[in-house]
Amino acid sequence: MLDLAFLRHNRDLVARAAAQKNVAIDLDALLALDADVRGAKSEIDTLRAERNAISAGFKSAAPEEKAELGRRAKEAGAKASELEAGIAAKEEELRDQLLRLPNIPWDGAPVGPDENSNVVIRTEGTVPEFAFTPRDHVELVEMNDWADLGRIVQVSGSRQYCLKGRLALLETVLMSWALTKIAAAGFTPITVPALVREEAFVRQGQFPGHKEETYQLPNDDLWLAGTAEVALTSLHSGEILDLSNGPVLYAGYSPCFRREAGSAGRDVRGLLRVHQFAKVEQFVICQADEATSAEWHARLLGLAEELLTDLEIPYQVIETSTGDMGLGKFRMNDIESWVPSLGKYRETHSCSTLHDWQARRANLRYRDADGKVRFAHTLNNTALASPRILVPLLENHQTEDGRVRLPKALQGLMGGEYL
Ligand SMILES: Nc1ncnc2c1ncn2[C@@H]1O[C@H](COS(=O)(=O)NC(=O)[C@@H](N)CO)[C@@H](O)[C@H]1O
Repeated sequence: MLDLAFLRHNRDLVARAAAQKNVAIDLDALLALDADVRGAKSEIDTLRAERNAISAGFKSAAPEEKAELGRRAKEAGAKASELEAGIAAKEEELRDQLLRLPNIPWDGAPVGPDENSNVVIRTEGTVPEFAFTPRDHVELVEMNDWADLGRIVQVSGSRQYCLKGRLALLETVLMSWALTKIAAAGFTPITVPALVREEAFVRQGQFPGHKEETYQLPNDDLWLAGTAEVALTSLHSGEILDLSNGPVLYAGYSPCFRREAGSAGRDVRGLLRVHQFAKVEQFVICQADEATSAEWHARLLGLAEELLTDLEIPYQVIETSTGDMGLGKFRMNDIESWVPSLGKYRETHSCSTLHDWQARRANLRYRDADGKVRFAHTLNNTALASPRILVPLLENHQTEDGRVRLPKALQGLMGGEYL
């Protein structure tokens, strides 16, 4: 959420950000609403002051004036209460509109409507040259009986998966390996629920705009989060954090649920895009300083790249466009991993800087060096998400006879050179 004062003084900057992020919002209507509410509030204050002044002087007033004074005090109080009732609905509407305002993207973001405007900024690792036609991950899984992608459809419907045997073990080993690696980098491992209240989605930024992507459990007034970021953004809501020893660093592990309502027909085969998956999430709450956020953005990205390097998966780093980065982002870098069967890179990680856009919604504050209480900055990044990461992992390391050689980093954990 943006600061109203910022909006009042930077209307054109916000209008440009909205245009660059394809956000339809009527800033003039929002500012008019803001003016109405401020006008009513100052009138209420005047009326309150008048009533208080009358009350203060009531005792010493001449007896014949008391009746008139009492009437005026009562009238002022009634008018103030009437005005207050009148603006309650307007304040609600104003807050809803403020929640839909985009963060201002950084100047280096490619300006464009969607992912086609994203720019590759770095390519790492060597795309494998196969002396045979590489199989796709579904073929590899089926020939090794590493999953049941057929039966499970009748149990759970489409976009679901169940891993079996060594691949089922590999998924749990990968999550534990990623959590341990990120913990070793100073992040506190934390497991959080996917069952979360609606307000947490508003604070994280997914609501009010994208409810259609989220499973709801109406009988319990709960929703299913698509990322640990949702719970982690709200965990410290309302607190005055002590960031004097550095940022709050979480390695959040959780099941993730997504309706993929907007993805009909895309990636329907296999493990790339499913309704329920597991993820280790990097989450940072740091002091409200652009350089500090930029430093942590680089560190988060570096950690994700380290994991991909250990997994010996070729990847490229993307500078995400204004139209693709989403409402709350100041900057987003995706990492895309090479998928041989597709002959292209596919997103496996997403690293974001949000400055205080989330912290203002979640009321995440800290006391700065001058003792001033301020909204913090937040960042988040994928450490590892499964089963999507299994797609490049299996396909890049496959052998002609359909086995999969494990990256060295996993051989000890998996007790052998091959899956
Ligand atoms: N439907 C899905 N199926 C499988 N994996 C998914 C799905 N949606 C997202 N992911 C994985 O989760 C990663 C992060 O998702 S994200 O929406 O891009 N970003 C976030 O959730 C942020 N909190 C950073 O992790 C993706 O890069 C991808 O690897």
